[in-house]
Amino acid sequence: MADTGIAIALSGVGKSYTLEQRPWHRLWQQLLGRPIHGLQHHALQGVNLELRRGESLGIIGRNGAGKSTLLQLVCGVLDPSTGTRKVEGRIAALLELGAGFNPELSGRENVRLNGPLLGLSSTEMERRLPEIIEFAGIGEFVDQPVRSYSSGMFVRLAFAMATSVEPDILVIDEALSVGDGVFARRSFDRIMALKERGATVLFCSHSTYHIEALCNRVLWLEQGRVRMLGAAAEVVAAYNDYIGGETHGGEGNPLRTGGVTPMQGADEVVGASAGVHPPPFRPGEGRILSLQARAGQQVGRHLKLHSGREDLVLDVAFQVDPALPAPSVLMALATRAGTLVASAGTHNDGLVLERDARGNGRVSLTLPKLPLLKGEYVIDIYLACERGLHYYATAPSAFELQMTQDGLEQGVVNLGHRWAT
Ligand SMILES: Nc1ncnc2c1ncn2[C@@H]1O[C@H](COP(=O)(O)OP(=O)(O)OP(=O)(O)O)[C@@H](O)[C@H]1O
Repeated sequence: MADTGIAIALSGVGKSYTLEQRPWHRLWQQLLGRPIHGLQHHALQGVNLELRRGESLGIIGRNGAGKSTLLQLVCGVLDPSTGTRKVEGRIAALLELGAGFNPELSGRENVRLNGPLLGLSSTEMERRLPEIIEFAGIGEFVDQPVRSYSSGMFVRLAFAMATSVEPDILVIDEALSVGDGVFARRSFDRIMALKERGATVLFCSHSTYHIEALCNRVLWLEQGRVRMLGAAAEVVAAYNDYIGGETHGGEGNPLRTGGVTPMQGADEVVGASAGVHPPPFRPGEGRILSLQARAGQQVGRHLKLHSGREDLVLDVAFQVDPALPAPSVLMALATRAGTLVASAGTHNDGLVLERDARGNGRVSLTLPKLPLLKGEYVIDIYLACERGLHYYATAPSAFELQMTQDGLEQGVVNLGHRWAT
């Protein structure tokens, strides 16, 4: 094929499944007085897409919209029912890591067996094996049956293998890192390095924050069809509007919920109460040590404030592995119902957080004369990497605010304003 610079081309691609007969189908058939054939479920319909080499495409949509189906079609795990698919180059698929492993075989044997699936000859696979084993960091276990692996070891080996191929195309379903502690950070770094080296990226996530940070274009799927395809900021804004209008507290909230996967950090505040000794600290980790909010005479995590009157100060103490680059701290403020009102991040504001030799640091965020209107609000705090993408620790609803006001203004914020006649 002539070099067109196109990495992925989908034309009229669809995927449908024949549904099983259900009891209500029999009832339906009785009512109709004839059998019903070929009940089809269209997971994906009429998708047209061209992705150039080095482009990053984000895929968003509600549960069941067809995102995973699209990724699987690109990776060749599924074949389209209609349309054509052209994919140029080697793919690293970070989908169901290790799904094809045979539990009775050793890690080494499993990796060898996967060579052809990764497009590697046996000699090439043999050459890469030491690096894969080294990256996975599973030591002697590599010669044990994988059924004896912890889930962490399993995912580490599968990730090391999937990303060992210097892929032209990287397909990521939700998680930007896998495993925990030091491996989570290493896997995140590897994903970023592959992207920076020019891999074409297909990234599906419920976190529109991550999608917007990483992708230049975004595809929005709705009930298996393309609802919108365009510049990331534009599609994300339209999607958030749409989601915000019909649900609360879920996918539409860029930093909240969607951005946090169970793999991305502990969600409790370590040592937040007096007398609690933090557990031992492992390399590659970061944690939130304490959280405190202040406003006027009040100190704590639950404050009652009057709109526009007090400055709200949030204090965050953290600890990160001193070997890591300076972390970032992010906050997301939402209504109790889950609608995001505002967010801020030290990385975004160009602030480099200082840490002492043990990796301890603190930061305070001041929200002057907090102009929120009456109602209840929650603030989430995140301790993240220097790019604000990989979360070391999360503190959902770290702070709760109850706002009161004098006037009759409606909404969530009292916008500074001036009338003139
Ligand atoms: N093997 C299958 N047989 C029948 N229907 C399927 C099959 N796999 C997926 N589907 C259906 O196809 C639709 C799209 O599924 P898909 O997993 O691609 O959605 P998604 O956008 O990735 O959802 P989520 O965000 O929940 O992961 C869903 O309605 C799902 O139930």
